[in-house]
Amino acid sequence: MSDQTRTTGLIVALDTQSPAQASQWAQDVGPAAGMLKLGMEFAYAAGFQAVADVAGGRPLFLDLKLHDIPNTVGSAVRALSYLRPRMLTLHAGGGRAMMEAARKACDEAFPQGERPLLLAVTVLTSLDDQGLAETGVEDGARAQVLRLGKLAVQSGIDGLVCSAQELSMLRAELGDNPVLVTPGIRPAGAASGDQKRTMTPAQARDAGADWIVVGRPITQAADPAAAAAAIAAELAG
Ligand SMILES: O=C(O)c1cc(=O)[nH]c(=O)n1[C@@H]1O[C@H](COP(=O)(O)O)[C@@H](O)[C@H]1O
Repeated sequence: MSDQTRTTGLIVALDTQSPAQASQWAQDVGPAAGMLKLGMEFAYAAGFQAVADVAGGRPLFLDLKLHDIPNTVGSAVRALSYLRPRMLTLHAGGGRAMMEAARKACDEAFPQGERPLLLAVTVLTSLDDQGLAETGVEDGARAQVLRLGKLAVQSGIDGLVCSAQELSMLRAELGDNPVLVTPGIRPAGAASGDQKRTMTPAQARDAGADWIVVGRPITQAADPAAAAAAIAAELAG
């Protein structure tokens, strides 16, 4: 069912190793992108100063998917605080104490009102039930997303990264508050690539997404600016 009160924003994933390329894409997508996502590939290749440079004061989704012991994750959050991201990811599978440590570090290391939204990745959108079963989780992605989503919220996490296919279940179970962010978005006809649990931008919006994350359908398009504008128009339509 469509949620009339919620607006769904577009986050563009700038997945490249090249600062020049990332900056070009950031410029191409312009205001169609409510937030820019820089993650492991870019940060590992270009460094964190380049992350700050490419974001250039625009809202930054720092997608590092932290997953380690609580002390290490808490320390990493403190170390990253100078970048002032709007959103920061960690894996819900790291458990309650790890997520609580991240939240505590955020509360202590960021100035009042400037802490990022902490987002817990539930089940990667590249996993289907079969791939998940190989990791020992045998009751399917939906059950695991709900289990980890509840744990994350109890642990002081602000929002969840999940596939759009789990949105209506999560809204029914967790209500309006958690910020729900959905990658694995594919406009009709776009190649799914390594993504398994996909939906279109409009479907994700109607199912209750706060944000959709789109990378290759924009960055690998012949005209990234037009591709981003088309997705923004689909969300607004
Ligand atoms: O945390 C994420 O952003 C994320 C979680 C997830 O489950 N699946 C997922 O694809 N992502 C990220 O979302 C982006 C999706 O990119 P495309 O598949 O190219 O649209 C990539 O930058 C991924 O790292």
